[in-house]
Order: sequence, then C-alpha cells, then structure tokens
Amino acid sequence: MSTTAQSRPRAAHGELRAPRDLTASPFLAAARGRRPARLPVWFMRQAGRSLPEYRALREGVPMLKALFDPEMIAEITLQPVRRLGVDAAVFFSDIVVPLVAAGIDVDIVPGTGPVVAAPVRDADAIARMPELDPARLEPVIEGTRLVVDRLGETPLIGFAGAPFTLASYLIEGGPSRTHERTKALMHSEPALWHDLAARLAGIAVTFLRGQVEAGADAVQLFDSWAGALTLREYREFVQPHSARVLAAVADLDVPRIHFGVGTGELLPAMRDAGADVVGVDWRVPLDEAVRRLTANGEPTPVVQGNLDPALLQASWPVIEAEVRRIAAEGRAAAAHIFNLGHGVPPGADPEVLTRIVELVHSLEP
Ligand SMILES: Cc1c2[nH]c(c1CCC(=O)O)Cc1[nH]c(c(CCC(=O)O)c1C)Cc1[nH]c(c(CCC(=O)O)c1C)Cc1[nH]c(c(C)c1CCC(=O)O)C2
Repeated sequence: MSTTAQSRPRAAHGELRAPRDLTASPFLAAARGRRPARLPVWFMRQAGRSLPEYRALREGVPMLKALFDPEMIAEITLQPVRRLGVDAAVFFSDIVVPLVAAGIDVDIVPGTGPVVAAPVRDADAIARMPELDPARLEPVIEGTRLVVDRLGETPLIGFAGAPFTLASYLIEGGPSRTHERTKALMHSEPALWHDLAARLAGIAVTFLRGQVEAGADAVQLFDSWAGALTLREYREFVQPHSARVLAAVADLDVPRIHFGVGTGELLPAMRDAGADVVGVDWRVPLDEAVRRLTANGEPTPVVQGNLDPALLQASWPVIEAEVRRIAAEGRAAAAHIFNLGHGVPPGADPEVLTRIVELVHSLEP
C-alpha cells in the first residue's frame, strides 16, 4: 500500500472535494501494516438496534427504505462514531443492498434477515440474474458522500457481501445454518455454481467501487457464512470469486479486510484471496491465527478481531480480562485492529461498548 490517504481526490456533488487528512488515523495505519500510535477499534454492526438513537430514527421506517435514504444512511453511520468514540465508521448498508438495487426481490425481515421471494436454484433463474446498473445505487452513493462530508478525520469503511454468502441467501431463500441447497448445487452443478458466483462477484465489485469512489477509505468483504465450507470446497468453489472481488478494487489503493465466521481452517486461504487484513472470529486466538497465517513463511499479517460478542453480556471484570488478553495476542501480528469476532448483537449495552473503546485505547498497540 503506497499512497497516503491524502492522495486520492474524491468526487462529490460534481466537483472534486479537498481530500480529508487521514494520515493520523490509527485504523488506516494498522490496516496498512504499520504499528499505530494507539490500538484502533471499531465494531462490526456498530450501527444498529443496540443504539437507542438508531431505534428512534428507524421507528416506523422499513429497513429497505432506510437503506436507500441518503440522509438516514449518513445519520445512522455517524451515530456510533459520536457515541462510542471508535476509530472508524462503517457505512450503514447491508450485503443485500446491491441485490435489491439490481432488481432482485429481497426483503429484510426484522429478527430474521434477508428473505428472497424467488430463490435462485436452476439454470434459468441464474441466467435471468440481472447485472447491477451503478445508477441504481445512486441514493446509496449519495449517502456515502454525505457521510464523508460529515465524518471529519474518521475513516469510513465500505463493505460488500462475498459471493458465497450472497449466493447462500439467494439459493436458500433466507438465512440458513447448514446451507445444504447451496452446497448441493455447488457440488452437483459446478458450472451453474461458478456462473452464479461470478455474477455476484461482479455485483460486489460494482458496489465496493461505488463506495470507494464516493469517499470510503477502506473496504471489508463479509463472507460471514464461509465457515460452513470445508477447506477443499472453499479453495475450489469460493476463493476464486472472492479473490476476483478483492483484485478488482486493488487499484483504488484502500486497505481490504476479508472476514468470515467459523473460518479457523480457512484463514490462510482467505488471506490468499488478496486481503490486506484478515478478520478473525472469536474461536481462534489471534496469536494462533498469526501462526496459521505464517506457517509456510508468509509475511506476518495484519489481523482484526476478536472479542466474542456473547461476552458483551458478561461482567466488566470478565470483559476487561478478555480485552487485555486479545490485545496481548494481537501483538504477534504486524498490526492489530481490535474488533468483535462478529457483529454487535442487538441487545448489547452501548455503555459497555464505549467502555471497551476507552480500555482498548489505553493498551499498547
Ligand atoms: C450476514 C449479513 C447481513 N448483513 C450484513 C451481513 C454481514 C455482517 C454479519 O455477518 O453480521 C452486513 C451488515 N448489515 C448491516 C450492517 C451494519 C452496518 C453498520 O454498522 O453501519 C452490516 C455490517 C445493517 C443491518 N442489517 C440488518 C440489520 C438489523 C435491521 C434492524 O432490525 O434494524 C442491520 C442494522 C438486517 C440483517 N441483514 C443481514 C442479517 C443477518 C440481518 C439481521 C437480521 C436481524 O437480526 O434482525 C444480512
């Protein structure tokens, strides 16, 4: 990663915006493999129902309406930055937003997640998969511009869903624990699988490029359900498509974070897909993750994670001890970005998250 954060002019409302000065950002320093002045921290799903101000703003507003309303996108993205004091904002969006923008009938059902009206399970349905016209993302991209205008010197993380996780929602029709229809199609109709995954990779690329060109300073590729795969399945059916997404945004010169859940056996393959930062879930200690990622002499990685989100309900002494342990383990990496090992649960106490940020900022990076 060569350029400084100031070197990329950003288009905003038709004119070039003076680039923000993010050279002091501990998050971007760590994401680029440099030991930061302080240990950076943000939380996956930091914008969401755990925040009373989020619940108030969303009252009576359907999720999909909020996700395509530039002002709501901007305000919701900023809420956790103001309240928690985190070192990065994460764009308020969802992995299904580009599918909705492409014209696919997906709804987000509270307490469930994405639900697909017509699951994609055969050659005809895959052949009918629409491409994503970037113009259909305009309200979302306008939301990105508004966020960047209001963020000051806090970097913005854009994101997209990885092809496998997106494909699972489309094939299963909604959330799944075992992804059996997805895996059956992957193994029984490999050509169909690769066609669908390639189309979803293209949609993810369009979504990520739009966010970065509108001002996002880093991206995260969420392959949340990749942990359902064997290493052989991952390498044969999934890694090539995630690698295509990460390669397709490499020219934008922003750090790329690659994250999944249950991915302890897949971490080297996920790093090999082209990540600058590997996001680790709570099951693998960070120093063990570094050992797995350097087993064949590879360069010491940058890692992100990995407090167990369930422990947010534990007593403060338990949380404090876990945070200190994770920060100590993270020192085995080239740099560490503190996070949870998955998203903030809806019932989390924002006061606890704020206290974690303060504790992390007091620890050695
Ligand atoms: C798998 C996945 C999805 N969406 C996403 C993923 C990958 C991240 C992860 O694994 O947690 C990505 C996502 N979606 C959302 C965020 C938060 C962004 C931010 O913090 O600014 C993120 C990072 C908004 C959202 N996306 C969703 C919510 C909850 C909607 C609400 O009721 O307010 C939020 C804040 C809905 C959603 N969307 C999805 C699920 C599983 C759910 C939860 C359903 C529920 O528990 O109600 C699909």
